[in-house]
Order: sequence, then C-alpha cells, then structure tokens
Amino acid sequence: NSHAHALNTVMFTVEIRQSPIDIVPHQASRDPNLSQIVLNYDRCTSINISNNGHSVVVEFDDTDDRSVIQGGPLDNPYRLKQFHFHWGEKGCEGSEHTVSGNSYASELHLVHWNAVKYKTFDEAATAPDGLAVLGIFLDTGDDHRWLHTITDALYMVKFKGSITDFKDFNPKCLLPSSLHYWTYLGSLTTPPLHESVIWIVLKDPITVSEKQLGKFRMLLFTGEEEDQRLRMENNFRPPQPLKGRKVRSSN
Ligand SMILES: CC#CCNS(=O)(=O)c1cc(S(N)(=O)=O)ccc1C(=O)O
Ligand SMILES: [Zn+2]
Repeated sequence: NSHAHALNTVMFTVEIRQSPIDIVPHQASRDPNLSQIVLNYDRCTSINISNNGHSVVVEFDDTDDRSVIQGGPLDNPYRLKQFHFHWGEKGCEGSEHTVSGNSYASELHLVHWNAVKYKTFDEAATAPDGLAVLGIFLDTGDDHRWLHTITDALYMVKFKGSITDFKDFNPKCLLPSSLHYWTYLGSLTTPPLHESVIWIVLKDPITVSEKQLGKFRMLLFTGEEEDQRLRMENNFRPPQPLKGRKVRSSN
C-alpha cells in the first residue's frame, strides 16, 4: 500500500496564503520601512482585449521592462502583463477583497511578474515572489471619464474566446488620486490558485457609473457556438482565511 501512501502524499497540499482576504484597516500594521509604490507605465504597450470565459482581460507587451511596478514591498521591478476585472450582478458586491467586511461593486487587478528572478511568466506564477498584483476598488457614482475606452470595446468581446486589438491604452488613467495601499502575501484568486502573489491593494477606490458597470454584465461566460447564454457576473472569489498573516499598511 506504499502506492496508496504515495498518492496520498502527492494529493495533499497545504493552503496557507490564499486570496482574497477581508482587510481590517485598524489591524493592519503601519510599516515605516514600506516606501511608496512607483508605476512606470508611460511606455506601456497594450495589445488586445479578450473574453477568456472568466473575465475581460487587456494584455500588454511584457518582452522588456517598458511598463513596471516597483517600490513598496517589492525587491525588484515587476513587469505589467495584463489587467482584468471582477464584478457582481448588483452594485453592493463584486470586489474580491473586502474592507471591514464591506464589498465594493468591482475590483481591477493589474498583474505583474518578476522578470528579474524568473525567465517566463509561467515560471514566476508558481514562485512565492513571482507575481505582484495591484488591486483597485471600483465604487459606483458618476461616470469614470476614461473607463468608457474599455466599456465601448466590450461589445467586441461579448463571447468567451473573443479577442480584438486594443492599442494605446495606458492604465494609469484608472488609478485613484492616492497610492496609499495595504500589502500582504497571497495567491491567485482563480485556478490554479498558486500562492505566488504579493498583493498591493489601494485604499482609495475609483468611481464608475452603474451604466458603465452594466456594460461588463453584458459579457457572457459562454462561447458564440453554445446554445446557453450565461451572463458574465459574480466572477469574484469570496475572502479566504487569514491563517495568521500580517497585513501591512503604507503611510
Ligand atoms: C499559470 C497562471 C496563471 C494566472 N494568470 S494571471 O495571473 O494572468 C490571472 C490572475 C488572476 S488574479 N485574480 O489572481 O489576479 C485571475 C486570472 C488570471 C488569468 O489567468 O487570466
Ligand atoms: Zn483578479
């Protein structure tokens, strides 16, 4: 039965740093050593926008250090690879991280990878310091003046598997006024759930309108050839156990 024993060993993985989490601000430790994060996106090159059946994704040219995030908890610059969103079916839920138990309507994730230490994204995606994801909350209110560039393109990627050109988009226009953040060690929030993400979650949300958010909900989880049409909504994972992790706060 050594075979059964071996299978049992192989199948058992310890999950100690899963994401998202509920962030409790006054339990986060203010760390004076935490510098500000720096986003060098001025030479970023967006390539396309696509519907991968889980979210809408804008991909970037990550073949050199043209667009990186650095500073804060990061020891190296991390290259921007893609950004995507998570949202609900109504305004009161949709974000992945929560703040004192409260959800935002949506959450934007800018995914970066450590190309200094790892040769490829896939290698970085399995390393404990391989990825850095910048999380930005979306609140509902007035129209966001630049989000329409994205929402106007969503009809082109309605179905799972659809993709279209999306050039000259700089995600700097989606940042809130302050880059104050919380940071903790976590994971991807979708399969394969690798525990390879240094999370940097901005404290201040950006504001978008219900109308703009509604356009995300006209995307479909299903492909054009499928007879069932499933609206893409509630593509957020609920908060996971903290398991003793410390959340640090920038000044
Ligand atoms: C191997 C591997 C991998 C993960 N890819 S991703 O980092 O772009 C990613 C990250 C996240 S998240 N929510 O963890 O940032 C969600 C979805 C994706 C995706 O595949 O599209
Ligand atoms: Zn995400």
